[in-house]
Amino acid sequence: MALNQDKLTALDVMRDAPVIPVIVLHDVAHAVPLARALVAGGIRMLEVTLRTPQALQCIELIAKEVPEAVAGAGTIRSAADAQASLLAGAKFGVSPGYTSAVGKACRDLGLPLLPGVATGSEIMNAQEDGYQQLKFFPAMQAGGLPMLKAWQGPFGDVTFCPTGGIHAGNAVEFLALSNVACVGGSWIVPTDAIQQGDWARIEQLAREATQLSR
Ligand SMILES: O=C(O)C(=O)C[C@H](O)[C@H](O)COP(=O)(O)O
Repeated sequence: MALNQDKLTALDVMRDAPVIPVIVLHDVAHAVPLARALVAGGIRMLEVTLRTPQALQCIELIAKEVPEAVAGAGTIRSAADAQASLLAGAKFGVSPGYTSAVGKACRDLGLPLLPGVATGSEIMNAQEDGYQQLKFFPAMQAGGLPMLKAWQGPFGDVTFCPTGGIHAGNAVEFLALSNVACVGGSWIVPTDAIQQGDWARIEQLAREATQLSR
């Protein structure tokens, strides 16, 4: 599907593929080949976490050199993170939790955001600020499938991207829920494969992830 990266919405990010890879990059040299491998495997919405000092440079490189990919920034914890991510070329953001400061900053910047939530109060805060597409983090640790099922009642208008403890073996159960549009996970971008430059393995893991039914 053709994408206008400058008019992207959080729902576009969630619907593009069943899995959003949660990427941790320690070496800028890995950014472009990793992004190319994921795109070759059919996954183009890429969450590069701001957990390493190299992350922003990696986002910048992916945005410039892999136009078929959509570089996003994960681990957005402040307005400054959102601003820096946008400047680096990120087209969307993902946060591990939610504050109104982050929500408002992303809205002002025009950066689509998937805010992280783990409780009903956090969902209500995010909804008050206009966010209906949310990341459920850490999904397994914070209640997993039963929690998402419980939220279908009071929060039937919210769509979730559960992340944290999801893998090839349990992703389908999450994707089958009516309030789940996609899942997030690091399993398709294993640390050892990145360190070894085993891009073929990552391409294969991505391809398998695109086959997950939802
Ligand atoms: O860094 C962030 O901003 C996060 O929110 C954390 C990640 O989403 C999870 O660490 C992914 O969980 P796993 O797939 O179990 O590895």
